[in-house]
Amino acid sequence: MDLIHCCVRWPWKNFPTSKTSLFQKEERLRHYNPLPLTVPAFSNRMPAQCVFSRIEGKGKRSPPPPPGGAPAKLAAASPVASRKWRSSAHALRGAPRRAQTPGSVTYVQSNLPRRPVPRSPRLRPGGAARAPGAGRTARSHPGAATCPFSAKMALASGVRFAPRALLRPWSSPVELFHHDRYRHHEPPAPVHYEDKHVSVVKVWGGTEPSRYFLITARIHKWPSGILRLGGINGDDISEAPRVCPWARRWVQTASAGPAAALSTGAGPSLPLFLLLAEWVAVMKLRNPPVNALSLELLTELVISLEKLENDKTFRGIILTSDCPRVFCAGLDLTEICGRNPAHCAEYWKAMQELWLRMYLSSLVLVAAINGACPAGGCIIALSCDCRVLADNPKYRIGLNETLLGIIAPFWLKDTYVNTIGHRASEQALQLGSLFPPAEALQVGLVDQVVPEDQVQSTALSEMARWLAVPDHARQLTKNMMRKATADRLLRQRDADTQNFVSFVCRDSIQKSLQAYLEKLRQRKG
Ligand SMILES: CC/C=C\CC(=O)SCCNC(=O)CCNC(=O)[C@H](O)C(C)(C)COP(=O)(O)OP(=O)(O)OC[C@H]1O[C@@H](n2cnc3c(N)ncnc32)[C@H](O)[C@@H]1OP(=O)(O)O
Repeated sequence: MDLIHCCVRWPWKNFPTSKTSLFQKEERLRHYNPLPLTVPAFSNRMPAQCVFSRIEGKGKRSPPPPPGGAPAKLAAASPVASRKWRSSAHALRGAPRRAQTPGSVTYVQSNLPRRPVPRSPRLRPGGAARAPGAGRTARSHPGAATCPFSAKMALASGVRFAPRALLRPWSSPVELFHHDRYRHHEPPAPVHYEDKHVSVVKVWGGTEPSRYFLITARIHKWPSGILRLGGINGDDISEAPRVCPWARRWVQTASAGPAAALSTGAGPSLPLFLLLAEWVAVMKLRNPPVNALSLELLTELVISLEKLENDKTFRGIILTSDCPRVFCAGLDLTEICGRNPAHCAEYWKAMQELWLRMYLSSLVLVAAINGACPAGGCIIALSCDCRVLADNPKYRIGLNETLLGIIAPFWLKDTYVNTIGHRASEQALQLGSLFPPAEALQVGLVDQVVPEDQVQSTALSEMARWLAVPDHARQLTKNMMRKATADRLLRQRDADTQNFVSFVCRDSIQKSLQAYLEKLRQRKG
């Protein structure tokens, strides 16, 4: 498998953020979450059976629309406002269950294992149920079955159920994405991992045929902190001890406390980390030995990006490599060497798709470049919003296509020009330059060069900087800056594919690519 999603999530994601400082939020988290400090590793169920959390100030209850339509005063003052008012009133009447949200909302979370519970006859198929005789309503949900408090009780008390993700205990994106895949599998053999920062509490899924696993770990530093790590690969469970130290580093960075201001570069402060933890997914490329962009990896990347984009809990992705010393070696040359034109065309379309998706992503993408980053690897990094490169002279970055006897397509050239300017691109593209970190920083190819062990924390700090901007403003600006470049490819996608295929399928180019691959293999020997 090629990708690891590793997401650190805070369980109570619905605490109000507006009007509440992060420190207050942290205090509330401590107050509300009754889980004890230590949990025996691999206990089958968490000690707390069910937790009610009252979340206040989620919005005022909308007044029911008076029967006569928009008030006359409003109509007289502004016809537009009146029209808007009328349409919202209509929406309220049309969908009373959604609109009449109680001012104070109670979400129910349970950390009991799921068990089948017969559906309450009050619950209608499709998910909506009405509280008897009350204006308030609740959403029925399969997850509600896990809660020992019945839907009936909750409805009677005016509870509005949280969406599925909130009802699931410590939900994580991996769990949400791939829930169906591992839900029914037996738990795998226990993995024990414990140190002074983190202890593994439970491992979910992970047995064949599931390709996904999840580790729930407890962060000792934060009494109420639960860490969820997801993974996808064949030898997944044995990875746990490897994954955990990685997570531990994040915890250590975060545990430096609020004094570790962003500007020191020492990593984000604790509350900031908490906040970020809810929003940021870390995606690790894993296609050993060099993360070459095989068709499978390209496809997985596109799918994963799409899923993260659609999951509204995410605002950013940190993209990094799981292979030592290499971020990404670019196109997998074996996908275009000695292959038929149809395969090359399919491959190139996947490459275009990945670039388009990344370049126009509404999420903040930060590349934590922890290894060599030539050609296609550089394309991936360039389509991110920000690049942090590890300071190692062997980790060079750039577009070296000409050295292989091939040419960067126009959209890649445009991306290069947009990043480092016309003259620098002209030189670098023709010479096939691969820049060592200091030069890459100087030319503007990367935004930060930091010691290798600080790449992740710096990427997180950068993410914080980008996420400090309101999403809609940042997204529209990004679109404004990048759309023209992307549109150019969108208009000529087929022609670009044809160009690429007819070019790489030429005998001379095939010979040149073969020779390059051979050189790489011999260099190793
Ligand atoms: C059309 C425009 C768009 C994009 C163009 C491209 O992306 S073309 C691809 C350009 N890529 C490169 O030029 C990178 C070539 N690779 C390297 O320079 C080094 O491999 C690298 C990444 C610096 C890592 O060095 P390291 O010493 O760690 O590994 P090594 O060279 O020994 O390679 C290990 C095995 O991986 C194979 N390999 C390397 N790169 C690729 C690749 N791009 N595609 C396919 N396979 C690759 C290499 O042959 C070794 O194979 P092995 O069978 O183990 O000998």
